[in-house]
Amino acid sequence: MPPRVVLVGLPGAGKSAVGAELASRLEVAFADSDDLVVCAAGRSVAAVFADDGERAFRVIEARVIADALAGFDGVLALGGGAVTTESVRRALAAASIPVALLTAPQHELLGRMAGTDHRPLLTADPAARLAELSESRDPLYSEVATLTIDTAGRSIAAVATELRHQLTGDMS
Ligand SMILES: Nc1ncnc2c1ncn2[C@@H]1O[C@H](COP(=O)(O)OP(=O)(O)O)[C@@H](O)[C@H]1O
Ligand SMILES: O=C(O)C1=C[C@@H](OP(=O)(O)O)[C@@H](O)[C@H](O)C1
Ligand SMILES: [Mg+2]
Repeated sequence: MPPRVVLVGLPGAGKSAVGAELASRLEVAFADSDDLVVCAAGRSVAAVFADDGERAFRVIEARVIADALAGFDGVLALGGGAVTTESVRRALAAASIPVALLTAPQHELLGRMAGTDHRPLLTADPAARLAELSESRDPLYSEVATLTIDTAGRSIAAVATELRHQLTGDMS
């Protein structure tokens, strides 16, 4: 069985937080591609970027995502840049499963990530960097997404409720 749903979107969109909340409500397992990379590499995401560079990170990321799409049947959150790898986009399309895009205005994404320092692509001038990432990635998110949820001004719980509703029709 493939994942029930895969979450995509820019850093700070809430993929990890909403994914964990949704999995708990659906009483299924939760997995996050960043955690799977950490397991596979035996190092933190930041350490893989620092030691081996982004390209090496993307290779490991694509491999753990391919494995999860084949053998994990819970809720799967992807890292924000996973969709930049063509094989990931193809694997998502081939899986024929719901892919939920979480969106929010850039100022809100930045506010949510303020004070965190574990995203190596956003350490220097995060506002400018996030704008660049949004411009280059938004078409890719649209390409893979089967549904979109605007998270602006909404809590993690509210977004999880909306996503569960969209997936199951359950309004509670
Ligand atoms: N809808 C939301 N409202 C407020 N805070 C949020 C929301 N979604 C996520 N957060 C918070 O923003 C931060 C980044 O969320 P995270 O789930 O790690 O994002 P992502 O995995 O998409 O990068 C976390 O501190 C999380 O608790
Ligand atoms: O946008 C990106 O390229 C990245 C996003 C991060 O995940 P989140 O989107 O969960 O923060 C993590 O995979 C890594 O720092 C690279
Ligand atoms: Mg995350």
